[in-house]
Amino acid sequence: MNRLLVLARHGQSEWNLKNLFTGWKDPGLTQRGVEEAREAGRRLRAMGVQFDVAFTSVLSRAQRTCELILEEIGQPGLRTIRDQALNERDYGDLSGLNKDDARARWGEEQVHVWRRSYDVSPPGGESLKDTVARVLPYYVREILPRVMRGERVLVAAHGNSLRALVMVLDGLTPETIPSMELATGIPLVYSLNADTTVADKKVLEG
Ligand SMILES: O=C(O)[C@H](O)COP(=O)(O)O
Repeated sequence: MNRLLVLARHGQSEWNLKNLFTGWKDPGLTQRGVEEAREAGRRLRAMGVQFDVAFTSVLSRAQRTCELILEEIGQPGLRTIRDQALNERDYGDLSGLNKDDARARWGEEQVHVWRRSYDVSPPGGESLKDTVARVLPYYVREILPRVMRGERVLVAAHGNSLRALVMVLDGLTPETIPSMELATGIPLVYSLNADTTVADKKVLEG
């Protein structure tokens, strides 16, 4: 595939399992999360995918997912660039709270708006719009030039930092982004055109 860009959300984390808002907190992967990351790697291996460089956040669940994918495709230790710009959306004051407890306290609708709307920030945290505002410049400056030069790029990151990227790549709008969910451990395989638009997208589901 030409101009290959693969996006992978980390596998299940300890706090995903406990149903806690996580954001910039740093829990590790669960055993299931490790297996999801390995499965993502196996799916990429089955397509014959190899990378020239990997990007991840400064959070361990994404870094470990990145390592596990690289191990599964036979490229352990591939050059990996870690940057805070790819971190999960900062959930601010919600970080560490149980999502069901938050629904009981603030109502289903309000919690859904904080989690999935484009421009409403959770208290003390980042909206998706804020997340786009840090992820997109990093993508344009550091990731996209490599893809355009023909380097095959893996980005192992988070539900909302990747939703920010997918919003831009897929041309989603503030109206259509709320229904877009990214599953843990299912890689999105993009091939880009010379003008940086998407030529092809595959969702590597089971
Ligand atoms: O930070 C978190 O809690 C999760 O990684 C993503 O949460 P969300 O499903 O509420 O966006």
